[in-house]
Amino acid sequence: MSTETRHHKLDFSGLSLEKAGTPEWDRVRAEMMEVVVNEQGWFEAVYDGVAPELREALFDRSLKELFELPVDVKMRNTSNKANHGYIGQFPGMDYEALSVADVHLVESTRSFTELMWPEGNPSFCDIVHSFGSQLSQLEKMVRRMLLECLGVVKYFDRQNSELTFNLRMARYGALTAQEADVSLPPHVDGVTVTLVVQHKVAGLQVLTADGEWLAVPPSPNSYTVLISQSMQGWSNGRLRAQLHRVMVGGEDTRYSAIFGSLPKDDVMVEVPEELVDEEHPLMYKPFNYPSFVNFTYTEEGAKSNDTLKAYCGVQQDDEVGA
Ligand SMILES: O=C(O)CCC(=O)C(=O)O
Ligand SMILES: [Fe+2]
Repeated sequence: MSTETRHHKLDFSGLSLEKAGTPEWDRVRAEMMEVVVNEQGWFEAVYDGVAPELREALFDRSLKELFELPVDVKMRNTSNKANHGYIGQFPGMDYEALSVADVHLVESTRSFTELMWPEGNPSFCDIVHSFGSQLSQLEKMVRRMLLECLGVVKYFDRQNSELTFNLRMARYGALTAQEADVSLPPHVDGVTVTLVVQHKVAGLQVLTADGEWLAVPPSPNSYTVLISQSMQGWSNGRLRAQLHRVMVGGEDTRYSAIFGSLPKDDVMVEVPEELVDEEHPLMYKPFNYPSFVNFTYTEEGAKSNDTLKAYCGVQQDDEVGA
């Protein structure tokens, strides 16, 4: 299979949730079905819902001013979930990230902003919150289509009420400052759906079905959609989390934004009964996202090559006694 056919670009330009059921909508959904249900856990979404000026402002202004803050200030970004607050200061690895929880809500983005800048920083708050809200619209379109593909769109509203959104902002130092060129080792994300936003400097790579790492180049109007583990769990393994990694290749500092939908703290993620049948026996017991994520960062979780299965997998008949 050629690289071209693996790199699917689905065009969401002009689409919105209100267009669900129209021929334009169904065309994109049919492509999604081909790609995600039958082939791989990622695709590129072309989307015009974020103004180019906003995307520029986020990367050229907001991310830069955030990472310029002193480390002790950035470390105020904490979370009850592993990997959801400030991360950085790893020996030999010039990488840092911070996360804005509930980024679609202006009050939460404001509290993050005031944690970083007690005197306030209205433009930071405005840029980050607008960007997060606009990407939440793309995430919802993608997820609605995924549920339609699986024949369980009746769960869409309920799933929306059980999800929130997070924006991680990351900085990868230039290669000269790193000891290794793999800046983020191969992993799957724990969230529901991930949208990776690269800006000018490449680095994201996805593992293809035939075991090759494929570089996903940055593009000013597209977003890399990755199926993540909470979606794999909810869908009873019908959709599979996409393995990916980051390699920085040059002299430039790389900034990226990683937007994700994730189950709210008090939700138990449960497979819909429609997705369980003889051919698809139940694979996962109900799970709670914060407990699952915290498990993945324990010693036991770190050793596992399938943390979702290790945390809440149902033992299949053919595994009994194995
Ligand atoms: O920086 C990127 O392009 C992706 C980062 C990533 O995979 C992550 O933070 O989970
Ligand atoms: Fe990731």
